[in-house]
Amino acid sequence: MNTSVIQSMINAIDRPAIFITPEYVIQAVNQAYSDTYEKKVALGRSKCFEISHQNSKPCDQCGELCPMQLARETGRATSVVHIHHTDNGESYCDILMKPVFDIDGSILGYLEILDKIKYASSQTGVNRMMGVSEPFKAMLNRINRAARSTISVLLQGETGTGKELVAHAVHQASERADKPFVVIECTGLSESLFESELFGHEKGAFTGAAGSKKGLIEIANGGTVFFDEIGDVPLNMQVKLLRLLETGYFRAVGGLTQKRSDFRLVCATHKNLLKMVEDGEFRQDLYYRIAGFPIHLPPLRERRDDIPLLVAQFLEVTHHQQKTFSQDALATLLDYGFPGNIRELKSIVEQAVLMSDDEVIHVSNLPPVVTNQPQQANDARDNVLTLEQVERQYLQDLCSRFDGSIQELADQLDLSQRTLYRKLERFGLRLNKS
Ligand SMILES: Nc1ncnc2c1ncn2[C@@H]1O[C@H](COP(=O)(O)OP(=O)(O)OP(=O)(O)O)[C@@H](O)[C@H]1O
Repeated sequence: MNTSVIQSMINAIDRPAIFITPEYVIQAVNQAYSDTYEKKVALGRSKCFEISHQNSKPCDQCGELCPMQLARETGRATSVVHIHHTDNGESYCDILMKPVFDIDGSILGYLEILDKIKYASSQTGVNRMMGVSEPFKAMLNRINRAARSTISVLLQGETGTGKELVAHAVHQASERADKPFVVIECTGLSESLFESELFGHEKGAFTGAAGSKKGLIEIANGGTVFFDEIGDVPLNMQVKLLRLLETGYFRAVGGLTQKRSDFRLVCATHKNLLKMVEDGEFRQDLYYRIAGFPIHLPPLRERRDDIPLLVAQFLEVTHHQQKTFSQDALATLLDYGFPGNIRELKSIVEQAVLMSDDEVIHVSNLPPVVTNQPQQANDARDNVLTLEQVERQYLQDLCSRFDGSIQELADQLDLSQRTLYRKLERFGLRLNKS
């Protein structure tokens, strides 16, 4: 294949694209690529990682997965998410790397096509999904894959892991981005409310229905419907939901005519739906209808590399960017298990900001749940502490940060001064101040 054929192939791609040799040298580039990067490409000389990462070594030698290595090993197209240095600063890109073969089957080079990810960021200051860790990047890759199709997406993750943000990202990255994104909160919906909320009602359909009202499913036409906590939909309503999902048709409460809505389905749950299917609490047919493309949202304790960035972001959104966490305070956060995940981290940062009296947030400013936490919740089975050990840890922490008298501390603990003394003596502790 000669250079002009390669160049025409690249020019025909509507996204930033380059052709590189197995030695990483860029041989052809399209306009969209040149417009994206600050550093100019010298054809036949510049290497891909010099332009996109401003690195002097390939990505795999700088701690990132190299998509070309993966494509080389498998002989197939591969995609990974990277952070690139673009004209607009650091930006997330989904990279598709395709090997291009000569007629004799030998590798000619690789075609690299980029998709800029607008809904996520590796820098603070923008209102986007934040992260830099590998589990976060793997999640972005799955979001992008799902967004390209209309497949039903099931988001599975603990509370506070960002399921609603991800649902919105799937919508934003899809062709339906300029159409409605409708959230249906499934927890606590009674059967009658469920039907009228979803399908709407006609005038006089029930007492109090003074006028007709469109349902959320109709409002979502052309866009995306996000069913949050789908595992909370009771069995009798699951049948109605399944019928809607299978046919796209529904009838407003008190209405005679059938209506149709074209929507893309995203569901979320923190529950184990397959276990619920086994236990007869969730319909199997509904499960397979909604779980077309599952996306696992990692808990914060499995993506600790994101904590410093998220902390900086939450300081910024609360307008306290001048404050910083001391190294010890950050290390304490990094050790914590975060059962409430990112929502909990946000609240911890907000509390710590309020508790700090100067620009540095210290360990003593962190809420007790962080500093006294016995062990991480996820390995609770292996690391059960005795109540006495927990008491000791708690008192030890109090001794280092409480700045009142022993009588004041005893009062706050609702103990007599004598009992507190006895406990401190038993554990070999003293109040810092005393
Ligand atoms: N990657 C992220 N970057 C920045 N903020 C995030 C990120 N993920 C989640 N958040 C924030 O954390 C909070 C919880 O997110 P969200 O409501 O999407 O979680 P959830 O998994 O849907 O929670 P629940 O299961 O309790 O409904 C929100 O304030 C959201 O903005």
